[in-house]
Amino acid sequence: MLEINNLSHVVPGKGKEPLRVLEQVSFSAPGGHVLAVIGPSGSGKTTLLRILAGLTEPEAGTVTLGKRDLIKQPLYANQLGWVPAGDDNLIEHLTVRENLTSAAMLRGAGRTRDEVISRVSHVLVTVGLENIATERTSALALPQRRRLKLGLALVADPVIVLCDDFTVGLDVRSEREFEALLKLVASDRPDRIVIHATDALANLGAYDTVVVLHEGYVAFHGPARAVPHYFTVPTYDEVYARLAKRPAQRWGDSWMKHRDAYYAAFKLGGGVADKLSAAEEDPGDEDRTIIMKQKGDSDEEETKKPAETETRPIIPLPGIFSQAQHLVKRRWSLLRRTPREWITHASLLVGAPGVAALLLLPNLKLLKDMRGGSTAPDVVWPAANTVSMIVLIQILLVMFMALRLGAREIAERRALYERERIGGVSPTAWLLGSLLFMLPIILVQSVWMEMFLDIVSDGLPGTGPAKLLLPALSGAAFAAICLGISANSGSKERAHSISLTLLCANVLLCGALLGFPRIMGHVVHPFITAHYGWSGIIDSLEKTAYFDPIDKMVKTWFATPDLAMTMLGVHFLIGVVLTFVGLQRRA
Ligand SMILES: Nc1ncnc2c1ncn2[C@@H]1O[C@H](COP(=O)(O)OP(=O)(O)OP(=O)(O)O)[C@@H](O)[C@H]1O
Repeated sequence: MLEINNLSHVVPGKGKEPLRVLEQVSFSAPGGHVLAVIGPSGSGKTTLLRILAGLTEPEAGTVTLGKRDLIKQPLYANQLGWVPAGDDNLIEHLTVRENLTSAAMLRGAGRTRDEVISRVSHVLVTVGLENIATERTSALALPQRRRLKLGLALVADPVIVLCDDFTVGLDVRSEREFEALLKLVASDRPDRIVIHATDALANLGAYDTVVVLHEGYVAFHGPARAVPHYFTVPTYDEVYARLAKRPAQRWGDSWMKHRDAYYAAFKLGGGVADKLSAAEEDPGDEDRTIIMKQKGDSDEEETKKPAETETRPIIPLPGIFSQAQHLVKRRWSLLRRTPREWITHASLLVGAPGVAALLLLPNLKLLKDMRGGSTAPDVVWPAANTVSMIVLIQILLVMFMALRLGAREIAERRALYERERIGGVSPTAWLLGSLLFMLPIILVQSVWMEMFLDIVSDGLPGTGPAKLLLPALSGAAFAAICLGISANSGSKERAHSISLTLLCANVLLCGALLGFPRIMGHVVHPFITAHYGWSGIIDSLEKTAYFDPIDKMVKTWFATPDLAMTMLGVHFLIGVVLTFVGLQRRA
């Protein structure tokens, strides 16, 4: 039995006054029960669901499931089936079955491959998607997407299923089908309780009981067929208009006054919610007085068996590394299936070294003369300038490729992340999964660019470790920073534009600092990722003929390769911490 007692919640209001979202909300629901929480927009339905899910801590009140206090000890992720509002949390490029299999693997719903397959097949049948299991999610119609969303919440066999605005936007026929589907879901496990928060009033008869919320107050709780009677309206559709005629608090007070009589008539509280007697208004009560009259309902209904209290073992979640491993595999398969994405990366892989080579080609003779030992100033100076510029361009191009990888990575999938996080996926696993997906791509891009330029120029000056490692580290550091921006941005467009601005700042400051006094550099350098990649490589040329002219041409200071690597490591860590903080943030 789920029992909610005197639940109140306050949020900061627009003015100085705090906004009371829930006021002394109380009701209960036994196992096997399907309950609708209805109310006009802003009445507190989502807030109530979030409290039940352990996502929001209430100001006061208790929520218990059996003997367990869900405020102090929220449900384990695998005991909760959370069906969020919104349709953007599915993985469009996976099939229906793959979406469910991925959710099952991330939640540990099956130790062996066969167990996962069997669990997924059961869910497919339950939600009625077995005939289109191999369809891509992007091809599904809205009602099918909703069924998939419900299926994703069911893979770990949850005891409580919470659906937020599950039927919004559906036609009346589909709505009716979905309410029947929720009943089926509740019957799939004897102790399961399904709660649907909705403002739709069309098919209330499909629910075992209905809680009517109005501006945070419970205005009614009981079987749907008593709703029109209680509110003295001919149809469900007119309930909200009726609610609006009195202040919410009066509806709340009125319900408190009559609740016990109604519960006695409905046999609520004992776990049975199907016996209804007519209720009539007492003209003597200004608010509303209900006189309960028992109708001759059948004994069969009255003695409906309380739901069983079977409890099944909780499925343990997989460890962070198994989750991260699955996320990386999934991300690679999504990359393969998204032509726009892999074509972009492939084009950059080919195009970026080509752009750098364009600068190099007209100056190849100078580099050849330097290798031949020329010391003529009209060779040494332009050759040194070419090397300095080519290193800078190489670093900036690697950073641009890192930006393409990191900036949208989390912001674009935020809704998916939120759903999976509530389903027990650890933020650390998402962080690791994102990094392990991006870093090999950056490594390949930067090493390939270096090799390509070496081949074109017959060997650029500099030592291998600095030449190979510093561009890769610059890319990794900037990718992590962009990932941090992505995790903290409200949209992918915003994340991309902030990251692009940061890259432009790197370009401008790098260029400007070449001519600025050194003291200025000491203030600004710590913020410029590109500077460390560039200056670490230039410093590694100290023993070559290129170094002196570069040192004289630019007024800035060079970090040693070791310091450059350390600072790029610090930038990488800052990006990782930013990402972690962003992933901890609740939507
Ligand atoms: N974190 C918050 N900060 C400020 N206001 C909030 C917060 N959470 C909820 N509210 C406010 O509390 C009220 C109830 O919100 P809630 O989302 O629970 O209502 P709802 O019944 O689910 O509405 P809808 O059907 O439109 O989703 C609204 O006025 C909402 O703006």
